[in-house]
Amino acid sequence: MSSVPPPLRLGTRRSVMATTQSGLVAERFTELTGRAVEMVGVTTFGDVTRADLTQLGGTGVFVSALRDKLIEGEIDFAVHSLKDLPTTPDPRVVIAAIPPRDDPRDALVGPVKLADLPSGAKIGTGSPRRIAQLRMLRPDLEYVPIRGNADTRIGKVASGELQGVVLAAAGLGRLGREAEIAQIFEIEEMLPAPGQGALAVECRADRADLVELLGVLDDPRTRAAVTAERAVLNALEAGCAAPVGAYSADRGHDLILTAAVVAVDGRRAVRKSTAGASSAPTDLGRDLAAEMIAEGAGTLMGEQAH
Ligand SMILES: NCc1[nH]cc(CCC(=O)O)c1CC(=O)O
Repeated sequence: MSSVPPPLRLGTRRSVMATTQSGLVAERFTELTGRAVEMVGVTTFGDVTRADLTQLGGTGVFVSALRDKLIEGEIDFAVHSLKDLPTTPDPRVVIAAIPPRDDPRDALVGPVKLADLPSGAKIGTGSPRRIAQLRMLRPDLEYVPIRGNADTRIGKVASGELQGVVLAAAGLGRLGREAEIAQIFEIEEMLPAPGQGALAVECRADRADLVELLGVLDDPRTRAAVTAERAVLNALEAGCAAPVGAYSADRGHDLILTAAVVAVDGRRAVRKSTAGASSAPTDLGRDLAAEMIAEGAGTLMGEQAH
């Protein structure tokens, strides 16, 4: 008599975005392996604090509670937005899979496109990367820091308090809010955050069986691209709140990697592109970051460190 293995416990933040993306990963996993998955809700510090994320003085506010539950053995695996994952690895856990990426681009939610907004219009975003690049496109608009989940942010447009908010297209897609998008920015005009639109499936490093099982979800092309992007961030010693954009497109055996550090005033930027083998994404990102630092990227970032 064969016994049915127990469901794997997938820890997830309780936000609609998190439960949606965790649910999609769980569904795909069950489809591929036949293993049942049970969702376990976890509250993270990033969900309860009202502080400005750029002021929290550290990355990973959404991540550590889930990692603690993995270590304590209360959950078997977790799904994170890769963008929220610190680039410094935690030796207790591994990224067992990086599934195929969704749309990496940023989107403007609101009634009209950026170019059609009147001078002085208020745009909500707390991301220095977005503010800096938006200032390059429309220096005459007002950029207002906002926090909260996508619903709260979009609500400020509906109420007329803001004339637009900028969010990741992937998140809006997962929430079924695409209809409210006025404009999706081209990669060339608004370089996304490293890893934007991609997910990371994490489990304990000592669970070799699980690492292998979860590996069915991995997309090597996405993994190579986001590894190059995150290597830039890591080499610049920057976190998710830094004005750093990076995007890597996959061209078969090669990656085309573009990265930028943009001053928050939108007046100066160090932007560079390179191409290299997909088999060595970390080197590609690190080397590009070194070239950027040689062109003053560190100074640009230092100006906004406070
Ligand atoms: N920092 C919050 C966060 N983390 C991931 C996403 C969007 C989804 C993604 O990039 O995968 C968002 C919201 C946003 O930037 O609009």
